Amino acid sequence: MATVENTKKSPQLHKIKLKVVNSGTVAASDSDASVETNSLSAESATEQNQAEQNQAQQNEKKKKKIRRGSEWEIMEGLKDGQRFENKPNTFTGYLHKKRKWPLKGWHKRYFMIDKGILVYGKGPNDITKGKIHGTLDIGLSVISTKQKRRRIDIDAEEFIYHLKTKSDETFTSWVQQLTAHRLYRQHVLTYGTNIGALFKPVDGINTIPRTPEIMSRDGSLTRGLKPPNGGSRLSTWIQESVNSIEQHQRDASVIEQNISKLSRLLQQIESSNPIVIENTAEAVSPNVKKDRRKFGLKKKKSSSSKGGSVDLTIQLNNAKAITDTDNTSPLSANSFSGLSTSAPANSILTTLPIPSNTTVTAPTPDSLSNVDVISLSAENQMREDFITLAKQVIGSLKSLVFGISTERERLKSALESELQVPSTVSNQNIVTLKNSLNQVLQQNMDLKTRLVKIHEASDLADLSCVENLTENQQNHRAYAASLSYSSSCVSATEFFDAEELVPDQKSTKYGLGEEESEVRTRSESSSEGGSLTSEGEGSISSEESELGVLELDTENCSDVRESQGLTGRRTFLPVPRPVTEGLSLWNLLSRNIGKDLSQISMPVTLNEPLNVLQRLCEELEYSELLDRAAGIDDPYERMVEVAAFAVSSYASTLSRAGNKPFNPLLGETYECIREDKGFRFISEQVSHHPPVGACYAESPHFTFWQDARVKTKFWGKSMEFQPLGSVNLLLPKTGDLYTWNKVTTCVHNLFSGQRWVDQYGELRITNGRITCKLTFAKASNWSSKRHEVVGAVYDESGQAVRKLFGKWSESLYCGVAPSARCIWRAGTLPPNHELFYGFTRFAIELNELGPDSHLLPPTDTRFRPDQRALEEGDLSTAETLKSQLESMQRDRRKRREELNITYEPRWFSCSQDDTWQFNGKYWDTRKNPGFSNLQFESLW
Ligand SMILES: CC(C)CCC[C@@H](C)[C@H]1CC[C@H]2[C@@H]3CC=C4C[C@@H](O)CC[C@]4(C)[C@H]3CC[C@]12C
Repeated sequence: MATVENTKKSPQLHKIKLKVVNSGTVAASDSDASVETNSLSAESATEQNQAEQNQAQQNEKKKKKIRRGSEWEIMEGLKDGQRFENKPNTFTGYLHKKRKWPLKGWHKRYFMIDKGILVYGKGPNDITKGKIHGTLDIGLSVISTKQKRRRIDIDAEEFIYHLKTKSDETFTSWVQQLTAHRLYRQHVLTYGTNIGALFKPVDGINTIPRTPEIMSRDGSLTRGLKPPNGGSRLSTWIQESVNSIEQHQRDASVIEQNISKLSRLLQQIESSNPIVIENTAEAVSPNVKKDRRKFGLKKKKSSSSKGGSVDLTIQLNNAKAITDTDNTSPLSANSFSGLSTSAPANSILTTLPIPSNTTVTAPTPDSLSNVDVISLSAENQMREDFITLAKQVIGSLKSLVFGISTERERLKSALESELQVPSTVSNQNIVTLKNSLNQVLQQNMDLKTRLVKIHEASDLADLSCVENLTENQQNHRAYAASLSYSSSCVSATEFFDAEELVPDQKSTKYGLGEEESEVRTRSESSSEGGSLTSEGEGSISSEESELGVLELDTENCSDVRESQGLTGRRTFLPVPRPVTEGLSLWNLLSRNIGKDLSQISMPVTLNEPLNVLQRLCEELEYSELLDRAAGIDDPYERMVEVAAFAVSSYASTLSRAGNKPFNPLLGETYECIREDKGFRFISEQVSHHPPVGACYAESPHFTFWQDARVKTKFWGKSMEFQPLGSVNLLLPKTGDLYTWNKVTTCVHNLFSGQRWVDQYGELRITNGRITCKLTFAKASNWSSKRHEVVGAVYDESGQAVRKLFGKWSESLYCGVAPSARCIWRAGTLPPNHELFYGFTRFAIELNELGPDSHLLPPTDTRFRPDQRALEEGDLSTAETLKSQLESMQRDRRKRREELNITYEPRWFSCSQDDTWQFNGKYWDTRKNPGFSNLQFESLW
């Protein structure tokens, strides 16, 4: 059941709580999502006191009976020492499956579960023919069920499968079957199938001691599982297992070879002329007829339809060969052995199973006139269908390969950990090594800091406040600073050679004023490595980028100095991220089930030394795109730049899945003045329940504002973050007000393995007339779509006028390959970024206490002591301070409640439409009377 509290400020926001009903039972919203909350990060302090919690638990127990079935329940796994040797029977049936992408609508799909492996296809025939749409290991998945809605959600790391049944009966039987198969599978994964012989129950006790590592707390088996103590016999078993899995692996690579043959064949088909196979209608085999139907081919009505013959292009026969398992298996037999990319089409035919009464003829005009000719469009359709089908085959086979190799790795690591004697010793060695590495890095840092200080002392540049700068100066600085992000503009995966840039053409195209175009031309030649890789018509190649820098070398010495990161801002964090070990997130979350995720106080070791208010500022890393948009007259081109900006805000998330930002305290603020980039930014934590951070940035070219409210869904192994509300951008020059939504961010592998971030959904930008739709594709292991963004700009009539494609982690292009132009490219990550929380260069600068710190209000994040302690690597101080601050925040809240005071944020106010608007007072107050002359409630 959902515990829904309407908040004063945000009536539409529902705070939904996770409740423990019994072990392994989670109550959440009654919506389709598993577990939802409205917190950006599961952090901050526990608000309820112990007594309240006990009371709540009592109430829970009372309500338990009534609510049973309306909550999400997590399916239990094999418990310590538990065994499950009875192999359940194979179970099949139809279920409704939510579409993978974009998760709209339900498909009826046929599922089969056998020995704990669930596969599905369109129907029973698909399964028997091996046309499997997906495979998942139930033993390694987290399964949650909700009886009331007959829902079964399976988090298989790769994908989250949302399933539902038609009737209560089918729900019950599927849950029973899944439970049995899951336990059996976990038993097999833990003890193997031949375990009976190896582990004979002693004294009739049918349990053996198992190490806790084997099973993770979510009941799924962890990767790198540690086997039970079984000595050499166990090792033998694992070794056997590894051997057999390696055999699978070999089989899989044969399959893979066949897949590449298939792909080559496909290419041939795509490029070859159709070969006509003559057949009498009666003589066409039923399979061929079936295939024709399958590919949507219609026989052209002809007078000789009965006695006439049917043309089947080579593609159809190939498709048949692939799909028809009744024939010689196309994948196992050497059916494609005669194939090579250069082989003539005829030779392909001879290798394919063709009905004996089929004759192969060249498509002479004669033969064509005597047969039913498949129309060109049908032929195309057939080709397309064939390609789709072949891709499907490739996809499912690859997933098989993936599944097997994962298993092999897991078992291997089990074996390795068994062989490590004693494993703790080597763990300790790793820790020692890591620590020494950190020390060396630290020394290196110190030296660098000293070097920077020496430079600073000799650098006379007085960086004044942004408002005192002329526009030209700002542009100049923007250009210079962006150089500091430059190292290489060559992306890891180039799409193609982008069109070359002829600088002169651009400024005229956008009709820029003389002054602006002059600045832009200069800026373009920098290439910038990050942010703007190019301007206007094309992208700049790496050679050009180097040239740009070289040119500068002779042109302007101070620019070069700045390009080396000596703008006065730091280029590294004080210390690398401390090595922490043994934190089980699952333990933490499961211990805290029953609370709103925002109320769980997370250990500081999970944090990065930045907070949410600063992360909001990070979205402006590529603000140059907005400056550029503001200078463009063509509204579609302008939209393209805005789209690139919207996409660019996700780039920094790529390397940041490991840690979470600090949750700001209510009233905490963060200002960021970037003279170099030409904007100033202010953000404030305006609400704590639910957590909301509001921000406002301004520059002579744009105004940008948003409030960060995030709905969190916890699926089991992954967590989804759905930012609510919209991002707003005003370009004063043209009066355009752009608004857009944000896509869903998902953090995978929460509890085991490497955490990784994905972005998916549709991002829609509009200025009231023109729209831009960008689709962020969901990643999967075998798809090349990882990080992909595709979309278009539409005019008022809904016609697509610009095509966009790229990757949120890398770049965005406009146009059609190979002549598309690069609009934006992400900057390279600094060296050793993995050791420094995966921070970008821009992120590194955010928490720096600069020379202007005396002008900041005491509420500024930079003064937050726990975050600073973490940044400095002092974990224990950070931990102590963090809990102190959280408890102080609770006290302040209690006091307000006692005195019946409603909290009013200082710099933002909530408007009628429940969005947060900047009241404009921050910068004026900063100037006069200055924050040091004001009273602030002390946050730390
Ligand atoms: C349990 C912990 C350690 C997992 C780590 C969670 C981290 C990676 C999560 C927590 C909150 C998430 C953020 C929530 C909101 C946004 C705003 C959006 O516009 C870009 C992504 C971004 C910035 C998310 C990035 C990933 C994020 C920082």
